[in-house]
Amino acid sequence: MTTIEKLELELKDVDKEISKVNAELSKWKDRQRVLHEKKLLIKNSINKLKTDTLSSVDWAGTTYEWSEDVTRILKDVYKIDSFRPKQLGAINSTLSGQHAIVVMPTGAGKSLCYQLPALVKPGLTIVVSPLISLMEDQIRSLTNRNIPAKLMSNTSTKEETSEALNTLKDKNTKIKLLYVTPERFAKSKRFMSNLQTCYAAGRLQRIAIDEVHCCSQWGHDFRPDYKYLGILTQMFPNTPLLGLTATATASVLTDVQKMLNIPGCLVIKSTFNRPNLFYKILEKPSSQEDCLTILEKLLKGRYRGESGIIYTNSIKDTEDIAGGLRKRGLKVGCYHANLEAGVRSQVHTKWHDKYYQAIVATIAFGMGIDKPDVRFVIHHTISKSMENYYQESGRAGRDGLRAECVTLYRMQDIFKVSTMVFSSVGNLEHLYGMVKYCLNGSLCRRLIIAEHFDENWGTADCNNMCDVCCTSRTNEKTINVRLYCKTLGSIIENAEKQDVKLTAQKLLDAWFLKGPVNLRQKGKEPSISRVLGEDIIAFLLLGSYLVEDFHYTAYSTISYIKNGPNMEAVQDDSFELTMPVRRYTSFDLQTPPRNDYQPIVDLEQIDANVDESKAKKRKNDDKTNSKSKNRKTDN
Ligand SMILES: Nc1ncnc2c1ncn2[C@@H]1O[C@H](COP(=O)(O)OP(=O)(O)OP(=O)(O)O)[C@@H](O)[C@H]1O
Repeated sequence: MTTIEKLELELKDVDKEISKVNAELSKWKDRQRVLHEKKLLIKNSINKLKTDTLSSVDWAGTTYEWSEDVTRILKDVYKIDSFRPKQLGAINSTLSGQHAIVVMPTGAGKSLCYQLPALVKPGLTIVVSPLISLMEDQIRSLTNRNIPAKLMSNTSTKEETSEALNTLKDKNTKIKLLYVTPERFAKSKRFMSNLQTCYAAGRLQRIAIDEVHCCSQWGHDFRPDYKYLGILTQMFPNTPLLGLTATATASVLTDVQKMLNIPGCLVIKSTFNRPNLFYKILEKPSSQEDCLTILEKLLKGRYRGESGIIYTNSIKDTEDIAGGLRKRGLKVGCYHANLEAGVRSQVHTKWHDKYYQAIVATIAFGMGIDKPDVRFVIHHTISKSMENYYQESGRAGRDGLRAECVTLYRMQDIFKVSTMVFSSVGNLEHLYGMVKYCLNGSLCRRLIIAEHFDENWGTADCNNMCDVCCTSRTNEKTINVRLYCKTLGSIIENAEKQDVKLTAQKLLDAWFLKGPVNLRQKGKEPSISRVLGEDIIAFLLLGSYLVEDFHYTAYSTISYIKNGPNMEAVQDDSFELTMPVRRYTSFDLQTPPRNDYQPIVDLEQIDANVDESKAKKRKNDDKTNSKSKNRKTDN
């Protein structure tokens, strides 16, 4: 054997050994991945247990060293007699130095949870807020109450910024709250240096982070600047953080805790049920003129003289609808992101002052709307997720009186929204959650909203305040759609063979023997209405029997329909695919709703009672408070 042959043999042996080692390595890598996943799960469980333990403490006591001051400030400064559910717990926990996240629906009174504590102890509260308009609203309302506060934004003048920065260093400042945008923490060295001075002097009382869900990529409103806030706990370990949000999904909360480095912190969450809101789905006509007629009837009839919002999903739609309604003699404003800030502010004010009955808006009209008497929120186009829908519709009825949330739904709008949102992971799933809510005709609408927030509300919490609960259930019906699904599958296959892609509308046409003959199904026209046909297609999309397939053109994105992974299942004759049929409940467009809203279940009272029963267990029970709550219960 030559030396070369020997070496080649040796090389083969080495190669063999390398592949053995590689196989071992890949086994260990797999094992490592499994262990990392396990570690993460254990960590999450520990954090959840920590949060649960902290949350099971009764924070709503009235015997803290600051309790008298808290009550006095509430009455004297805010002229308010009692706290809303969870407010006192949030205030006590942050005054105790706990990191906490407060989750309350819009309008529940989150601002008080950090504004009031700021007045209890000496020092400064920093409030991080994402929008200048929000900060300005807050400063206005604080100034009206003679509470010294300042804001620092990129529109502040040099002098204003300098003054605000000095408050951080000035031990004698009267300022109690300083509002800043999140990018300050990353982009202004002077701000950070002054903040460190403030902390070193023991004056950095608390950092409140409003709209804290903006930290999370899972949230509906992720803002990259919020990621800078992750350093706060390292830099200011003795300063409690207080995050506030109206977004309650478990994944977002866990993500926020992680981002802020406060895993396992206290989470104070009040119920998300809004008992005074009536939820309704209305059939949306295909023509814009017919839509305008519905809106006109609603505004001139059912909501005559009342204030509201009409949400739609494109700037063009806001302009067309506002224009169309004006032609029909209605006073409405138009609001979207392309308008200049001054114009937007004018529109907002005119609506606030009731010159405009309604604002036709994109979701740009969102944060910072503090109008208590919004009697209706109409969705002309569905929202892109249940989360968004809850936020948008939640702008109605902040005064606690009956208000209505009406959504105009038709299948075509799914694709109007999906083509706008599909490119981000998870968005389509979120949109389908919204479609499920619209298609539903047999479950209480609150049940679907509650599912989304990991809450448990029963029909008693609805109190007939949705279109499903308030109609008799005798005509409930389900149908087996297996054969329809099979037919749709074969229409798609046939089109594919001819190299043709079908939109949902074309698929529907081919099913109902309309459109090009070569694309039509071979059997008889289905003996159901076209609207039910649309519902079936949407239902099959939700169940992955059909899937959307997105294609770009030079001007737009088109959603085509393909057979989905579950289409295979319907080939089996014994397979049942049942779909509840949506019922079309009556809804008078022209007569105001009966103003007899009487909550059977007073949720504020339930929260108060829970707090009360916990309070009874406390050693130093505040008897006076307890008596007054009992009196309320007796009523
Ligand atoms: N305990 C209370 N009693 C009566 N009114 C209150 C109470 N707490 C807060 N409010 C009022 O409720 C309204 C809404 O409060 P706030 O703006 O803090 O809500 P929010 O939870 O921050 O809502 P959003 O999520 O929309 O910002 C305000 O007008 C506020 O003065």
